[in-house]
Amino acid sequence: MAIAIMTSGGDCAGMNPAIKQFVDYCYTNEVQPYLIYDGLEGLIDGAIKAATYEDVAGIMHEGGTKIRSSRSKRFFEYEYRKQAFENLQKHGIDKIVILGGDGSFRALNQFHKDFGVNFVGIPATIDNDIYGTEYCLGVDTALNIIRQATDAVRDTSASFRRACVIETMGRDCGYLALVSAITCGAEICIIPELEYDLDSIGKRLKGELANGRKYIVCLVAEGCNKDKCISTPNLVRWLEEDIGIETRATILGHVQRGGNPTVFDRLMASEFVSYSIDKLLSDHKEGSVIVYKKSEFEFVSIEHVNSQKYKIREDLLELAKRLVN
Ligand SMILES: Nc1ncnc2c1ncn2[C@@H]1O[C@H](COP(=O)(O)OP(=O)(O)O)[C@@H](O)[C@H]1O
Ligand SMILES: O=P(O)(O)OC[C@H]1O[C@](O)(COP(=O)(O)O)[C@@H](O)[C@@H]1O
Repeated sequence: MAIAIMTSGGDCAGMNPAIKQFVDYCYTNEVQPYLIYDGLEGLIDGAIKAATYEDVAGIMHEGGTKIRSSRSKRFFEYEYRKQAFENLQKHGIDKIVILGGDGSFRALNQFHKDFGVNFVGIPATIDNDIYGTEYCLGVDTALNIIRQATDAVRDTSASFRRACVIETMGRDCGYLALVSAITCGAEICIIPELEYDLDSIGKRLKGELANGRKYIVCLVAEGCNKDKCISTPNLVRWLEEDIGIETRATILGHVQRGGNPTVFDRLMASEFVSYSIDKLLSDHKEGSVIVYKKSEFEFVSIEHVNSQKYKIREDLLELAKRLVN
């Protein structure tokens, strides 16, 4: 029996521990593990290799993905998916573990419909925006990187009596900015999911500045730069012109995607992968996604994951309401 692993879409910390656990767990179960390099592009081009322990030695603590990732236009075309299937056949691989987001799961669902290749999808994206799971691999590491950066920016902002606007990634989802705002003690949190009232925020901040406040920390989600809410440059302008405080912006960007995986992400990687392999070794016939809900793992269909848009938990949003008024 042969199972392959691949990483697809945006990389995240936790992918390397997952790849290591995949190889170790396959060998423990007397299954031949394969590595597909370069995501769906590599699958099309036949970048597939039988994995050895040496391939994954010493990668537990490394961010990113050793087998690399890609976004592929070609995979939308049947002709290239057929080529990809033939590459798998050459190695006798009929099962795949894919780490990625809902786009990657849709891709393998189509592949399963075309050629019957069994797969389990592991939610892996710093955005934490996949419907059906409360947690995606890589989120804890990204949040810790944001926390470290925000703590540092706060130090320098306080030294200059400045405001800082820190922009996080997340595409259209405000999860990273929201949790960071709550856990870093921000004064403002601007995300697409929360209505805000600049007049009321302004009154609150002016009062606090008059009472001796020395800095203002604002967390903004990148999804706000698409007309949904105030963008980073406009928030900087508002703070300087309306609130009267010198302001600097920090756009964290891809720094959030790298770095050593946290203990939590390493553990989640091990669990996600082991249960996925168990599932593929059982009489699993359809493609499915492993999700984490209420501290438990379960398997759901791709249709379920694609049926709705991810929504941030109401109670978390509630915690940040005082940061939008
Ligand atoms: N319906 C589909 N059919 C075939 N391939 C798809 C489909 N949807 C997505 N893909 C492939 O999945 C890749 C990854 O999806 P993307 O949305 O970029 O990342 P993520 O997996 O992080 O959501 C895309 O680049 C594309 O090659
Ligand atoms: O690395 P790129 O192609 O610039 O993409 C940036 C995007 O990827 C992400 O970092 C992760 O997104 P996915 O995991 O869905 O691919 C987003 O937060 C961000 O908007």
